[in-house]
Amino acid sequence: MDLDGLIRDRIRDVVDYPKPGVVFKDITPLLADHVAFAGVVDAIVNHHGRGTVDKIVGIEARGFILAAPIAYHFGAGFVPVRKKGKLPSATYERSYDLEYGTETIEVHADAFTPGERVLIVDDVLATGGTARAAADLVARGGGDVVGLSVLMELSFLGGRDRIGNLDVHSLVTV
Ligand SMILES: O=P(O)(O)OC[C@H]1O[C@H](OP(=O)(O)OP(=O)(O)O)[C@H](O)[C@@H]1O
Ligand SMILES: Nc1ncnc2[nH]cnc12
Repeated sequence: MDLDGLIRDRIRDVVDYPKPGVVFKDITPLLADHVAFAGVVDAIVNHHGRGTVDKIVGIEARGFILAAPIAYHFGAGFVPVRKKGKLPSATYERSYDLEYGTETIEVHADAFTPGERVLIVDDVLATGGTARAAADLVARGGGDVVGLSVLMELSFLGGRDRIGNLDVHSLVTV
């Protein structure tokens, strides 16, 4: 099976979670398969190439799982974007809507030095609210957002249309 087939096979649809009408893309079977997990990390690193990025931003919580090994293999630093109230030092924050609610995320105000090249990593691009907010936070902190890499894009939710000129790379589109 190629990587595209492996990813599709290992992501489980959970109907009506976390609320009626949502089909939740559960990545835990993929993470539990070391071949699929490593294949995803390698594919994102190889798409961009080592040396092209200074910092990887991971978005809590599922984004962390992918972003940390990607940062390690890139030779880049890791910066967490967290749900409100979890980061200990001074932060910038943004609020946004997503498929099943509203949320506020934060980043440490001193997380980036001006002009640092930053790749944002998450598991799913759905409505694009999270990605847009994360990109705004990086820009607010002085970083230069080079793109967004996701495992899966839910194209029917129109996320790409909401995230402006952000360069999006998705391994699988449904
Ligand atoms: O494109 P959007 O509509 O903004 O949705 C995508 C976001 O939704 C999920 O996160 P969630 O807030 O559910 O957090 P979790 O990773 O903690 O489960 C997912 O991990 C993305 O971050
Ligand atoms: N349908 C979905 N499945 C998993 N994560 C999501 N984030 C937003 N919508 C989602």
